[in-house]
Amino acid sequence: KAPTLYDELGGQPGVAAITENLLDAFAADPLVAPTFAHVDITRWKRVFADYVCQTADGPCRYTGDSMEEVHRGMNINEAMFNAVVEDLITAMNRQHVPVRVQNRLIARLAPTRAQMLYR
Ligand code: HEM
Repeated sequence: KAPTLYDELGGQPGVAAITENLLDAFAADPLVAPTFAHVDITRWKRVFADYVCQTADGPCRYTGDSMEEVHRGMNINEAMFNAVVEDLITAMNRQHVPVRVQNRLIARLAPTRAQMLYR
């Protein structure tokens, strides 16, 4: 059967590694790090990996709230949103995800942008 986007991201270990790399990139990113200062990181890793897995047609179920609910009160602007996308690209490059596969994941995540900005 044809591989899913989740398979192409490396399945469970691939997405876990991307998630770890993403947190490292956030920590080094002045536009993003302050927003994560008081977040429960262990929980975030699990929930974010589930979200990516489900979005990429993997076997997981994301049981969290809508992107609008989750990001309410953060007052995310365009620069912060773009920084997170750049950090995700950095994280996937470190995991040697092919650019074609990177673009497919970003195309699925980016449409939530309007739900996140200025909430
Ligand atoms: C493509 C863009 C993004 C996606 C797909 C995304 C996805 C997610 C997901 C799935 C969660 C976990 C939900 C939960 O904890 O129940 C989350 C939490 C969070 N996101 Fe985002 N996010 C994006 C952009 C951003 C941006 C731009 C910021 C701010 C710079 C941000 C800051 C946060 C923070 C601080 C949390 C933790 C909330 C908490 O646990 O209280 N996110 N995000």
